[in-house]
Formats: sequence, structure tokens, C-alpha cells
Amino acid sequence: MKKRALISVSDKNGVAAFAKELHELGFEIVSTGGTKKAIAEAGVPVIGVSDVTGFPEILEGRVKTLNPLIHGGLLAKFDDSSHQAQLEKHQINPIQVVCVNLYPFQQTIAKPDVTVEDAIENIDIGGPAMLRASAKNHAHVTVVVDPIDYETVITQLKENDIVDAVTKRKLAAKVFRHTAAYDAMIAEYMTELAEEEQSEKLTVTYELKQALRYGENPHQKASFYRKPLGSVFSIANATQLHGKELSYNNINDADAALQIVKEFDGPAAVAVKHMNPCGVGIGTDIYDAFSKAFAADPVSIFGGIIALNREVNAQTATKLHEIFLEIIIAPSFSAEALEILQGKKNLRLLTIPFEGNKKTEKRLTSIEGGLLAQDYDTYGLEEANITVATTREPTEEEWQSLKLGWKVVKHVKSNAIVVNNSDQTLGIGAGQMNRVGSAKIAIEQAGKAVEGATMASDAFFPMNDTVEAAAKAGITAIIQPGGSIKDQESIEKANEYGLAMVFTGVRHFKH
Ligand SMILES: NC(=O)c1ncn([C@@H]2O[C@H](COP(=O)(O)O)[C@@H](O)[C@H]2O)c1NC=O
Repeated sequence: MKKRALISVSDKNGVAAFAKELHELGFEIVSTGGTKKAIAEAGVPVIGVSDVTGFPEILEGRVKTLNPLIHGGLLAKFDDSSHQAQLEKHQINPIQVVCVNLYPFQQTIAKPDVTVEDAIENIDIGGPAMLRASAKNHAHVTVVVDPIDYETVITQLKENDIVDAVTKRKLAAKVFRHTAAYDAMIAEYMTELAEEEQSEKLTVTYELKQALRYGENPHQKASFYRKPLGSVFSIANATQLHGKELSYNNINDADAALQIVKEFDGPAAVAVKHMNPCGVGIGTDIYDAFSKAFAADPVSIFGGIIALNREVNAQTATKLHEIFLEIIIAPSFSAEALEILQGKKNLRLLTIPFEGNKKTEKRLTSIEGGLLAQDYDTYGLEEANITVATTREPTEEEWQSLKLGWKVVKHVKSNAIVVNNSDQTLGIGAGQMNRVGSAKIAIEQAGKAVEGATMASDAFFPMNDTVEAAAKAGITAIIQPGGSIKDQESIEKANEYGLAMVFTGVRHFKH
């Protein structure tokens, strides 16, 4: 009996050539409608699945290969006499090679004008059934889901007449990853469609974007995966114009920088070190903004990651060029700016689209043995929640400054304190185990500029010691969530020093 190959693919790239090789190796080719046509057009003999099953493709292709005359051939063990006898009894031919790829569900739902009907029709049923059957029976069947593997299969068949067991197992594992990812994508789409907020299972899928040289430290192995159809405003969607490959730490820091710069509509520049901002500046143009971000902390910016929300021009590039930086991310670079910055061999220059940066994804954080899923902290200041707790109201300039501080403090690791003026940060205290410790760091870093500056705190003051430290340093206004049982003590302390203190009613922990 002739060996049989079953080919049914949506992505028809290379399939005719693959079929031709199989034919020349003595295989009888069996195919579904469109695939059969593509193969026949290339002059390769091919028989239709309907000729095998004696049943037409029905329901506009919803049922074509779902038939025991096909699945019996995929699932029978070739070395099992009972299975062989059953195949003979029912006149089923065994299938040695299966080549299937699926309806383009992902590409379909990526279309902006996709209808639910269109999405549903692109859920492949028969394909995954054939893939899973063949992969289950991989001891006997060679199954190819990825056109990249056509060559390996043909080479091995030509050299040894068989595909070796290790390759067959790898191909089968690839199939199960493929069908699992395919179903995860459908599950995500359907869950959204059904407006289910919290599901009993989380089935997300990611694809390898980059094999990383190492993780947080050189002894840790690491990879970078991207979410298919994920947010476009993402480091996973960046185009690298220049410089060394991104590292694990670069990616985390770049993500942190993007989350901060996203807070601003006007020209803004953000410098990040170890996922905390070390300088944030806003200005009349991007040069002005970057100059302020740089001046905010000209020491910590060394080796930092910079995100800017306007095109980098020559003037800004010249200033950026003076500093040792790891990465610069912007919507674009002018040709002149690019030329200036490309002078630095290792400096990574990235662009990402700043448009369409709406995020509906969940932030996933892994813990050993589990995963935490939460919304991104996209909450801004809501007028309705804001109260001025002190006798003195902030001045107009203080308000501007408090709003800037509040935008930044959200992105600083808790306990977080930001000291700033109306267009730049001056001191940032991050990740201390007590709030007054962060305040002292921020105040010290601000130096003389603390005089007349404002302070933002990501969470309420459990005691009045931070207010006291701020007032003594020369801070004139504070923004914080409020809500401590000792709020009154902090208010009294602020009143005593003539400070204005605003409660936001919302906290911004970040761990
Ligand atoms: N329903 C079935 O029996 C069935 N059998 C194979 N398919 C899919 O049909 C596609 C190929 O179709 P065609 O050869 O007609 O272009 C493949 O992506 C394959 O996964 C099916 N379609 C979807 O469910």
C-alpha cells in the first residue's frame, strides 16, 4: 500500500513544493478543497478528502475531514495488530505524514472592522482535531504545523526514508503548543465577548520575541515573549534603529519609562534607573523637557533609560549625546538626531508608536507557584475626590507642581515620595521601608531647590513626621491620599507650618 500524506492548510506558502517532494518520495497526497487546488495547479497528483471519505465537504467547510476514514488513519498504531485489523476491516488507509495549519483566527480578529460572525467562522475545528490526533500518535505519524519544518521532514525522508523519533516528538510538542496558543487566543476573545471579568482559568498566550543573553543577572537564563495583538504602545512593539541587543533589565526599565511618559500630553522626558524615575521634566518643547529631566538628577541619569514623547531633534540629540545612556525611546528621531546618536556604538535607539496607546490588558506578575493579575493603575486625579485638608489652599503654581508630583509618584516604588516644582522632579525617595525615610532621601536629593517645592506621597502618612520633615526643609505644599486614622495630626502639623495639603482620596502603591 502506498504511504499517505494528508495536507490541509490555510497558509499555502511552500505547500505545493512540499507536496511535490512528498509525491516524489512515493507518497499519495490527500487534500481538502483549496489545498488540493493549489497542489494540483503545481502539477502534483492529489486526491480529495471527499474521495477518501465518500462524503462531500458540507456546511461551507465546517465539516470536511471530521470523518473516521481520516481520523482512523491518523490514530491507529502501526505496530498494533488489533488496530491494523480494524483498519483493514473498515478499509481505512493509515496516514504517515500530516501537514495542517489553521484558519487565521488571530489575523482575523486583528482587523479593525472584524465582525463576530467572521471571527467565529475563523475558529478552526477540523484542523486542530487532525493536528491533535496526529500529535497524540506521533510515535507513528509525522505532523507538521509550521511551514518552517517542511525542509527538515523532507531531508530526513530523503536520507532515511523515515523521520526520526526525536524529531517526531519535537514536531508533536510544537503542535500542542500551537493548538494550545490557538485556543488561548479564542478563549481570550470569547471571554471578552462574554464580558467576563474574572474567569476560573487564565489562558493567555505569548510568542517568543527574543531569546535573551541572560536575565536580571548573567547566571539567570531568560527570554522575552510578546503578547500577540497586545498594546502597540509597548517595548514589545518597539523598532530598534541602532545599538546593542536589548537586555532583560533594559526591557523592564524601558517598560517603566514608557508607563511614566504616557502620563503626559505635552512635551515630556523621563529618565529611569532600576525601574524608578530619577528625573522627569516637562517643557515648552522636547529639548526643554529633557533639559529639566537631566537637571533633576544629573548623577543618577548616568547609564539610564530615557523616554521622550516627541521626536528627538538635533538639539536634543546633542545634549543626549553628552551623557552615557543605555536606551533612548521616542516616537521618532530626525535624520540629523539619528546621525548624532548613532555615533555611540552601543546606545540603543528605539521608536514606538505613541498613538493608540489605550491599555485594556491586565498586569500579570508571577510569584513562585502562581500569578497575580490586576488592572494597570491608570487612575488619574479626579476633581470629585480631591479635598484641601489644610487652612491654606495651594497657590496656582503649587497646584501645577502637585499635579506633576502626583503623576510621577504613582510610578515610584513604594514607599514613594517625590519632591518637585511645576516642571521637573527635584528629589525622589523610592522603595524605603518607612515613609519618612523616603521623604528624607527625596529632600536631601533636592538640595537647595527644596525651598518652595512641593511633595507627593503615594500613600497616606501614618504619622505627622513626614509633614514635619517636609515643612522644616522648606516644602510649601503636599499631595497625598489621606485616610490615615492620624490624618488630623498631619493636618495640624501642616497648618502649624502654613503648608497647603491636598488629599486625593486614592493611593498609588507600586511594589
Ligand atoms: N472542518 C473540517 O473538517 C476541517 N478540516 C480541515 N479544516 C481546515 O481547512 C483548512 C484548509 O482548507 P482548504 O484546503 O479548503 O483551503 C485548514 O486550515 C484546515 O485546518 C477544516 N476546517 C475547519 O474546521
